[in-house]
Amino acid sequence: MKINKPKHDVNPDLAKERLKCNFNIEEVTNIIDGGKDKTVQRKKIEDIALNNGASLDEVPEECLSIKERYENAVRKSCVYGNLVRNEMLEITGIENFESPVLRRTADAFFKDISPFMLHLGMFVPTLIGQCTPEQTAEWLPKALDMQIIGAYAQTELGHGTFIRGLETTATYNPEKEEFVLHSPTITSYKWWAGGLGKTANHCVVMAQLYTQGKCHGTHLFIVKIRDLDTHMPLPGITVGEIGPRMGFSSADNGFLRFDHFRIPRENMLMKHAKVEKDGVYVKSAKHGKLTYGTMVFIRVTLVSEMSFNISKAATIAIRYSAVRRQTELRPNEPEPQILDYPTQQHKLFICIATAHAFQLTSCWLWNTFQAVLADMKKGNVDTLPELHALSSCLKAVSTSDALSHIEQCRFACGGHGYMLSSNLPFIYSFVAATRTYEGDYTVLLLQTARFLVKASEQAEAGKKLTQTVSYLNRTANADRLNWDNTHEGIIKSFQVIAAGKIGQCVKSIRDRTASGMDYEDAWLMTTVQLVGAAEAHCRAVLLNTYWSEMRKITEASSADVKKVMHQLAVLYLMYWALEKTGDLLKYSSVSKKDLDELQRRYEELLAELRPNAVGLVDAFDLRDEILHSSLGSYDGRVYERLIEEAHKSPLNDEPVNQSFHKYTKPLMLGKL
Ligand SMILES: CCC/C=C/C(=O)SCCNC(=O)CCNC(=O)[C@H](O)C(C)(C)COP(=O)([O-])OP(=O)([O-])OC[C@H]1O[C@@H](n2cnc3c(N)ncnc32)[C@H](O)[C@@H]1OP(=O)([O-])[O-]
Ligand SMILES: Cc1cc2nc3c(=O)[nH]c(=O)nc-3n(C[C@H](O)[C@H](O)[C@H](O)COP(=O)(O)OP(=O)(O)OC[C@H]3O[C@@H](n4cnc5c(N)ncnc54)[C@H](O)[C@@H]3O)c2cc1C
Repeated sequence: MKINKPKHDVNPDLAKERLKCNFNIEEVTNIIDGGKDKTVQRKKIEDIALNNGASLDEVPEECLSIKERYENAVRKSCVYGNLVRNEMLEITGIENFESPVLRRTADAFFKDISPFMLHLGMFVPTLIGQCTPEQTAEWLPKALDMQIIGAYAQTELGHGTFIRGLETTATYNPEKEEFVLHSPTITSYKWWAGGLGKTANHCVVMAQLYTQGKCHGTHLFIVKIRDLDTHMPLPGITVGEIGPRMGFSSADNGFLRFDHFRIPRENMLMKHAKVEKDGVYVKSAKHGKLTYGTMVFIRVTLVSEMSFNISKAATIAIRYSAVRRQTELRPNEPEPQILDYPTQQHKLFICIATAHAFQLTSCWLWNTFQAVLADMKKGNVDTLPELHALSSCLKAVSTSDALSHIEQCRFACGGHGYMLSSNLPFIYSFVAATRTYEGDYTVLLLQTARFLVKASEQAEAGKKLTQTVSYLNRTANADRLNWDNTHEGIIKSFQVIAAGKIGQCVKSIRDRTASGMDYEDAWLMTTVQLVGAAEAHCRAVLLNTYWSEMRKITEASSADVKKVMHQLAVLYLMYWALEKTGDLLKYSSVSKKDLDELQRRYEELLAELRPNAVGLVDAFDLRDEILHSSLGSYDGRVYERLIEEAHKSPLNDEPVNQSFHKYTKPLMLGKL
């Protein structure tokens, strides 16, 4: 397999690690990509994107001023967008404009984020999911060809979570056959939309629809906000950037205010509901929440995105840990590589396993999503609630886990992990936002909890449940599970924990309503438990899916690959069993002896995986251009790169900074 060709000699410790690897790396790469042909396709696309040097920055992004950083990001976005439009989509097929491969190559261009990200990321998917065929024909080709650049403006200053509380109004005027968009209050300013501040000339807007004097709730509209030639905001539009953030520094997240701004009737996205010329409102959707479709789509794709981000952080931290030596174990012996410390392995090997767990789960979730879309095309929306529950909890837990694992990777790199040149702080701040956007962690788990409480009540009534909650049929009335120290036993125990927690929530709500509370208050009082129950359900789904998909996908693999993939999945099961010891003690008959045995086995497994650690991250096959890391490059020239990066700091441009003469010297001389 053609991998990164190092320009320099590889660090000897890292070179030795590669010799220790006892499985076929290329085979694992193929598994991660979803097949050999997919690996070939990915490499071809990466070559197009990365081999012409267009992604390179003369000055590191982080050393630029806010304006320069944005302008540089737009420059690269245009080069990149042009490559996507003219060359890469030819390979993936235009229908795969959201392919993770394209997303992956984009990372070589931006340490932070492209201001165009939301154009293909949310604007285009909204057009695809919410337009009538006529509207699709009008807008989609222009958007895909980048003749128009769009953003997704839903969140307002006052409301992000509670969509029904959005205040922007779209009032229909039948005489002019127009909607009038208006922001009636300060809290109704649109706020946060990526690319909206300076880049986009169009956006999709969510607003409360009024026609014939009645409000019909939130609907989506496509709105041109800037002149296509001058890029000036149109009269009635106030638009700008919201100011510096923890991350997303080059994405010009924006604000937008409408002052009685008029758009044609045809600009309401009318796939699921429409307003006739005379103002009559007609709803065609069989489900009330289909306008939330883009969010479901993004939540589904975020699980794979989290896998990608953990794999980047793990690659950096593990390569660095193979190069870094610290602390004498015994007098006069060489300092060990920090990767030899079991505590370091405990921090890092779970990251490799989690990247695989999320990758396999994301493929399974994607297939579930496609099946639900196919059902909906036939007019059947029965499978949507389960998809919503599943995508909500998987989005919440995968982003939250990714964040804490990436933080562990940074800890694992000590002081150097704090350097922006390691790239870990960029990865961390990007992933930190994912826990909030597209639905906050707690809020989404509570959505899943709603579904679980209903499912539990149905199981109680003897109804057969759908696949992901079918364990409630088996375990609803189960007392404590007899602990079974097998892999399947661990998965089953997580299902019993989930069933037990859901059952306890139902009981708490019932007890509270029986004592006179109304249902809403009883639900509210139980929300801490409900979040815990939904998380437990999600863990059960993740463990079960990872285990069964791993076994399926490695059926035809070589013995060594099968073994190492199996070890990673077992590590994942054991890690979570040990993390959730309290729950296991509460809901199963597990004994102290069983848990001690599990701990011992976990520690042995870390040692068994140790020789393959570098091989396993090499199998993620992340090119240096994508990793952007002084600590994680393929050649392991960590110290040389740290020094090279330090020299790029603008503070090193001259030997003495002018502030010395202006301030410090007068202070020293008592002349200030
Ligand atoms: C790069 C960065 C990009 C970032 C972009 C962004 O962040 S963009 C901004 C991203 N912003 C966000 O992500 C905002 C997050 N907030 C939300 O998504 C919603 O406000 C909400 C879901 C929290 C509540 O919504 P609500 O008050 O309208 O609903 P409710 O709680 O009253 O439940 C009523 C029923 O509806 C059901 N149902 C709900 N959603 C869906 C769905 N999608 N599908 C199917 N069903 C759904 C629910 O299960 C329940 O069913 P039941 O039990 O009656 O059978
Ligand atoms: C980097 C970034 C990019 C974004 N991009 C976009 C974009 O392109 N387009 C767009 O429209 N939006 C975007 N957003 C907005 C994002 O979707 C919202 O910030 C997100 O949905 C959370 O909503 P909120 O900010 O109103 O948080 P809030 O809902 O105010 O949350 C604050 C706290 O209250 C808690 N809380 C809220 N409601 C409940 C409840 N019912 N029960 C229990 N606890 C609750 C939450 O758990 C949280 O701890 C972006 C946000 C970020 C950070």
